[in-house]
Amino acid sequence: MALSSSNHFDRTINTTMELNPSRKVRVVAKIRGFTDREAEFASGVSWISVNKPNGEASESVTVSFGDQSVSRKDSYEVDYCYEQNEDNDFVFSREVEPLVSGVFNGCNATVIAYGARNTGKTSVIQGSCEKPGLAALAMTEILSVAEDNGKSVAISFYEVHQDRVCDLLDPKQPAVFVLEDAKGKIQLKGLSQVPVKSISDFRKLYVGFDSRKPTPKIASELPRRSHKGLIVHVSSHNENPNNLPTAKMNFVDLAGYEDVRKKSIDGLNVVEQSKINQSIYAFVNVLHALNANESHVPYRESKLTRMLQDSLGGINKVLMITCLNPTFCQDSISTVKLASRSCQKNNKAVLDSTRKIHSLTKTVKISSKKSHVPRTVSATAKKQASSRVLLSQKKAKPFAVQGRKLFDEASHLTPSEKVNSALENVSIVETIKEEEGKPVGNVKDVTLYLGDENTFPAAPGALEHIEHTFLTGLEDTEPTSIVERDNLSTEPQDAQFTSTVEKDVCKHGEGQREEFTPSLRDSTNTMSLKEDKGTEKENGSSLVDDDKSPPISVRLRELSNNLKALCSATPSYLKTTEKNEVSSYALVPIGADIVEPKTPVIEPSTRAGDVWDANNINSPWQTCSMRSSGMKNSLVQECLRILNTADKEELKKLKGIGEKRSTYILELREESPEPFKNLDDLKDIGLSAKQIKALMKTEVGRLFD
Ligand SMILES: Nc1ncnc2c1ncn2[C@@H]1O[C@H](COP(=O)(O)OP(=O)(O)OP(=O)(O)O)[C@@H](O)[C@H]1O
Repeated sequence: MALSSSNHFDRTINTTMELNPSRKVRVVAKIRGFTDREAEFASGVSWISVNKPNGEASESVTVSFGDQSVSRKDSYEVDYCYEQNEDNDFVFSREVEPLVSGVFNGCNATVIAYGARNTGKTSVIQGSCEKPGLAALAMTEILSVAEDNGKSVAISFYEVHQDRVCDLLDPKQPAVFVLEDAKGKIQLKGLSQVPVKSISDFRKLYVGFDSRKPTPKIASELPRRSHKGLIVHVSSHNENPNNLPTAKMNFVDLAGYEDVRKKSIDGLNVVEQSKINQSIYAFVNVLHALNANESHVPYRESKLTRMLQDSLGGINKVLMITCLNPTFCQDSISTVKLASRSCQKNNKAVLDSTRKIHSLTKTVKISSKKSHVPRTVSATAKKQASSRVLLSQKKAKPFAVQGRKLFDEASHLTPSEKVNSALENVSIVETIKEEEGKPVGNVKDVTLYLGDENTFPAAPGALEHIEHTFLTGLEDTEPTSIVERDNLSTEPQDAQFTSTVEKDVCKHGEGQREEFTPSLRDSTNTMSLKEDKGTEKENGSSLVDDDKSPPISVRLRELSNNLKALCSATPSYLKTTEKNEVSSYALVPIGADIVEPKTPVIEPSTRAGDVWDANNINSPWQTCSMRSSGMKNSLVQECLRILNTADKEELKKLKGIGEKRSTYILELREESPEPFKNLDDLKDIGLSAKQIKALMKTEVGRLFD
């Protein structure tokens, strides 16, 4: 297997990172094999299916969970997915071998196994003597190439437990300190480096590390749950300047993600699990920021990312392997959702490749600045976030908070959540028509900006939803008048809704006038509902059928009402006054383990054709009641989903469902893929209304366990 020839270094592989050099992190999934017990239980059928549009050459694949007819929403895109029959050797040859070449060319590499508990992370990275993991396979290769090229190899092996680092190669396991030297280089003070000359040396030190310990008899002696990291240092024997630069390769076996709402299988307390989850979020945030080429990468938010900082950015390559259970595991969905976020293509918003708004007008921008809030809002970035002005002059506070935000990305957000999330980036620019420096009549353009892909991460689909809401507000505007557009440039891309309103310009923005940056406007791709005939002529097409539309002022009023209603639907804890805007970002710090949020779904009964009347929501209790019904609905949907997809053991965790009922549910599911569409359907399995209520109450109660 060892490749010591120069061909090895020249080798190219058709990975996403090579196809798209701006991508620093490749995100793949790996479905582990069945254990004997699982094989028996699941009759050898995995609950995960993978759609590879182009077979092994696919640039991206879709991983779907559960019965397709039931859970189409649980499908996520990753760069590739290795299936049960594809072992570590195969993953190594496709993914890791090219990284080994890079290490000998001075490019650090990091391979991370990440996933829910019990998903095979350790088997993938560490493996066993019989089935070597990726680290051992890479080591064989590294040793061979190092020998041919006069390099020496050493390893460090550490553990990060509750943000404390200790050296696993030193029997005393002293604490390791993560320090930054004067040049900004990370130093791991106290971490030993042990030379390795052969693979058997390596095995003794690393493979089977856990199995060398005596089997614990009580839970408190179980191996503690921690992140484990291996660093393979490759360096020159001598100072020969002709030697290629040397580098290091990291292998990280992250501790398993587990929803803190569940009772941990090994009695790990909530605080401990929360800390593990936080460090996982921090890790994924870093990878996401790297892939999105964000200017700020939040390395400092966890000890592990800080340790790996010099291997993650720049020219270095990262492979994240999301390990998955072949049997039902809700946590796997959560983790793949997060992983998928890091490989989403930029600029998904519908944007125009053919049109630009050519404004000959001078503009007034009411908000003092329009800044782009990074997807991942770090403490520093938060302070830089500028204010935005909403039509109602109220602020909708962002969901852009660490930890929580990771999950906000996911497509599980309800439309109202998406809108709330999107509103964080809505700002208004009013454009006054001018001729020779004087306003023309009282006509002005009001432009609602939705942030670009980079500033608008929390809710894919929110753009479309706001668009829909706007269209609903502008009742007579044909939806077909919205033109789908492609990207125009690499500049920050915004989506823009423009309308013209007859209004007294003097009421707005006096004393706050600022020139709108022409370059921003020029680079802005737009989605316009525009009634500016001059501009339309310029653009060569009309987007709105004027004859059919009611007066624009009426439409804008409706639109304004829609926005007000949406603002008032923003959770109150995310609302704040203008004064404390900065601190509001810190309401949910990275340190808070926020479980997958189920933000309220607004029940259809509270909507009127998707247009909410803000005036009807006039007391906190009404708002609360509206949200509670949304939460209730979310919970019901979640329970129904469990009933439609969970395996027998999971079903039996529901109150009132025992052996017989769970067997019957499985039988029903064989007949129809989704037998439970509403709570009344539970009567089919013999549950009375009272029992159904008790079941739901128990589930609510569990949220507070
Ligand atoms: N390819 C495979 N085929 C069959 N069983 C496997 C495979 N990979 C792992 N397993 C089994 O799955 C179980 C979990 O594996 P492993 O310990 O590697 O998971 P993990 O994700 O590291 O767990 P944890 O979250 O506890 O750290 C083990 O019983 C292991 O033997």
